[in-house]
Amino acid sequence: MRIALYQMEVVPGRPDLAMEKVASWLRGLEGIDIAVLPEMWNTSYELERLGELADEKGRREIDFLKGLAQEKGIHIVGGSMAVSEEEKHFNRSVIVNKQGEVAYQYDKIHLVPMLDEPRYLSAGEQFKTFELAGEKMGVIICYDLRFPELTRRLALEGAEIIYVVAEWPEERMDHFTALLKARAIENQCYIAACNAAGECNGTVFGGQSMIIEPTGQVLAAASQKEETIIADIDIERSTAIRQAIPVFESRRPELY
Ligand SMILES: NC(=O)CCC(=O)C(=O)O
Repeated sequence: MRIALYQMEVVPGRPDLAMEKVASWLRGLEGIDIAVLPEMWNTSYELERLGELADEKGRREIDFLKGLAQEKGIHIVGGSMAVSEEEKHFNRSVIVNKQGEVAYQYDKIHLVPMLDEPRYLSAGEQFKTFELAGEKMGVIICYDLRFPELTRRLALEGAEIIYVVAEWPEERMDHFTALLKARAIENQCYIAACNAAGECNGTVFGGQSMIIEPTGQVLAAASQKEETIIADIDIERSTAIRQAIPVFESRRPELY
């Protein structure tokens, strides 16, 4: 299974231009099974303007992703997008399969205080695994990465790949890279982390997207600039590693 991550330079406050960029990126992909976008790719952190920028239930972006998924015959982990719903705003991840159907939607559970999200956004209340290409997977959004309970539960539910879609600022990149590796090692699953590049309202995003295998070894890594990274995922790897280091069998959940 070949995965491509688009470490996109954001186009703050211009969903129309962001969609043009994403369309041209997706149309240029060849031989890819799953394409991944970063967090808030449609608006970036123009939170004060979400009333005018975010579409109701994200229909505009979802229809756009559905069309491209079918046109290219590719599954799309649609990063996350600012969407409106019943006069609230959410940071929502949408997964579209290659048949052009929405396979899963997830609203960010942990809103990040450092970027003022709790002031402008409503938090999600639930999460679970989803299936693409017959495999179980999970997705979390940026600040969620600091809460290992999410990835552990997704792994316990059978997720073989966990996507981390992000707009992680450059000043905390050491946290980003350390936490990504920890989540891969402790859960013995693939982590595919797609960060953004560029800048919004003075916050510079740190890039360094990566695809990490269940041992913690980095299969592909990006610089800080706009870039695409690609890696082949072999789901059997996690089974072999879970047999060699049987963390899940050694757990003592009754004690913690
Ligand atoms: N977009 C985010 O959630 C940023 C998270 C962040 O800056 C951090 O956890 O540090």
